[in-house]
Amino acid sequence: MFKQDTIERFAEIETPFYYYNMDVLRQTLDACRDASSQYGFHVHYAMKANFNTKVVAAVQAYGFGADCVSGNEVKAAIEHGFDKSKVVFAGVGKSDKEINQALDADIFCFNVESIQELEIIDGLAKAKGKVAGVAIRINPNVDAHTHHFITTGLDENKFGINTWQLHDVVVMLRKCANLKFLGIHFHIGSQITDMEVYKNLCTRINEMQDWFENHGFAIKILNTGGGLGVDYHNPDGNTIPDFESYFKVFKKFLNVKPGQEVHFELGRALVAQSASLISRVLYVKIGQKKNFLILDAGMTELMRPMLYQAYHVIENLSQESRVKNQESRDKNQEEGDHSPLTTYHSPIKYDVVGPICESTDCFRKDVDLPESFRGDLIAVRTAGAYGEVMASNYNLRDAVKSVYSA
Ligand SMILES: Cc1ncc(COP(=O)(O)O)c(C=O)c1O
Ligand SMILES: N[C@@H](CCCC[NH3+])C(=O)O
Repeated sequence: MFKQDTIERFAEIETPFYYYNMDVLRQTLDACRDASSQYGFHVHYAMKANFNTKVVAAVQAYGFGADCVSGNEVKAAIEHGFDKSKVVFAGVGKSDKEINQALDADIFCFNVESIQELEIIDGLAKAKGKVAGVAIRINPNVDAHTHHFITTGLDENKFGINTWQLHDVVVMLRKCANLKFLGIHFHIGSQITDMEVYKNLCTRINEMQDWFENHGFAIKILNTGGGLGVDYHNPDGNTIPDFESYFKVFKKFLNVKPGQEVHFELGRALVAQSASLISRVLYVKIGQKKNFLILDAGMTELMRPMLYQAYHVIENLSQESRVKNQESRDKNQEEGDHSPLTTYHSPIKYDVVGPICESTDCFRKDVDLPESFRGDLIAVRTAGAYGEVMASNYNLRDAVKSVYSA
């Protein structure tokens, strides 16, 4: 929901752009901090969800750690003021350069995704005379019940180490003098809304930690990863994710032993609802089979719908202004202004598409919208996570801009 003065402000700005509602961002961060801190849980922000400087600065101010997936994310996290003792580094393909960068930065923990990677980190740490903290990312074969493109914790996924390889892991860990084993790490997928999934994950984590302890390895860190979903269908009615219920599942079902820390790596849940992609209608094509709204934003600005068939609410903001104007004209008419009233038809179905030279460049098909016109402002909601960060300059497009509320 946009206030009228915000829409008026948009009218002055060149589109397309991401609009960040910093109040929504702060309310979300407040809710996450309040819900996690009551159990002493440690939250890391998954930088990959959004590394817009102002967004990252707002998150950092809450004292969260950073979950990084590249050497550049590690560097950016530290430059943004994240405490290096709260920086973790996951990734199935960490290059030697990136590992060295993270070793130089003295980060807290590498979440290691293969046995070979353990050996490589050990060698690189030895060359620097350092000891690297490591957690083993285990692929627990837990179904996240999310879109198959964003599920990560099944046997067929490339992420993490499968449970049948854990014997070899402990053999390798015993050999690696420059690694310090800190604990176990999991991440089963993204946009998870079914809390039962996290209950199943807790069961697997409990089994895995017993397994390591039975093999003589003390576990300090239980890192459950991220994945908490948001309501893409109701951004105004359900803006803040249910952090209370989420953390409560782990409090209830995770077997946390004295001295252990529980870590989380949330991305989407912290930032998704804080932004919308704002664009303008360039052209309206009314056809016999289809009507098209052609926007000045496309898959180069927000590729989630094209990549995952992801649903985003789409709104015509100019219509809201037109309705307001009509209401005031109606009122004036009662007072004697007899200018003709504009009539607005019932919703029309449009395929809302972008300008990119790809047939898949479609935000959604058959969207019910009020009759729309060239120049109308269109908002694509819930675009704060995996939106701006996944933008590209395909077709040599301009870099997408960002605009912020106060
Ligand atoms: C290892 C790891 N941790 C955390 C996240 C953050 O996920 P989400 O944005 O769904 O919370 C991801 C991304 O899926 C990830 O790969
Ligand atoms: N980028 C994806 C999710 C992948 C998360 C990172 N492993 C999305 O937009 O939903």
